[in-house]
Amino acid sequence: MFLFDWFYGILSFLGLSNKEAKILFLGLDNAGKTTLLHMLKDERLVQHQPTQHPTSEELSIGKIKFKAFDLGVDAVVYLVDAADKERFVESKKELDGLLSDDSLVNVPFLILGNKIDIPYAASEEELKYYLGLSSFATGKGTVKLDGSNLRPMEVFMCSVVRKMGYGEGFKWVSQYIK
Ligand SMILES: Nc1nc2c(ncn2[C@@H]2O[C@H](COP(=O)(O)OP(=O)(O)OP(=O)(O)O)[C@@H](O)[C@H]2O)c(=O)[nH]1
Ligand SMILES: [Mg+2]
Repeated sequence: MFLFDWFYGILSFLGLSNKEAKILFLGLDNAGKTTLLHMLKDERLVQHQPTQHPTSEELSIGKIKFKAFDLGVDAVVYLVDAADKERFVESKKELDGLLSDDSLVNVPFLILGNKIDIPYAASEEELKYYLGLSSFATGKGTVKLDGSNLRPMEVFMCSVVRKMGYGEGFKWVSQYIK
């Protein structure tokens, strides 16, 4: 009963209760993917070794499977280290590659600008600018995009270690997961 309540709790917090979905977590190394997965799963902060075998990184919470790598997914969560400005160009290049990938056409993209607990982290405006998303973000809140031919895409700033910001991002993306 406790476990059920807890699973329901985290999934409804993320806007994902009663849904079944495959969600892909991507981003450069050191962006915080593993930390986020574990924060979602057990709210524990663990220092992780750099991930060597991303395909083995799969966690299930309730009916939702969080996978580190797969195709045929319902959403992509792309993490960027907002404090590592030297790697924005590299991160943009990877993101652009994903956005133009045939297997991900129309798949919603939640971009998480992580590590805003670090004082010199980029602001949302800056991150959008450097990732070339300023005019492609489709809007926060409830935005109907059916029939618009637009891929849902938004940037949410967060700090995984402080458990801040990513919940709003998941709630936003969950509206595009049927
Ligand atoms: N300051 C700060 N550090 C964070 C945050 N999230 C993750 N980190 C740190 O960033 C480092 C990398 O985190 P990981 O979760 O291992 O990153 P990853 O994306 O899985 O990296 P790879 O496995 O190499 O692809 C770790 O030292 C984390 O503790 C955050 O919100 N703030
Ligand atoms: Mg990792």
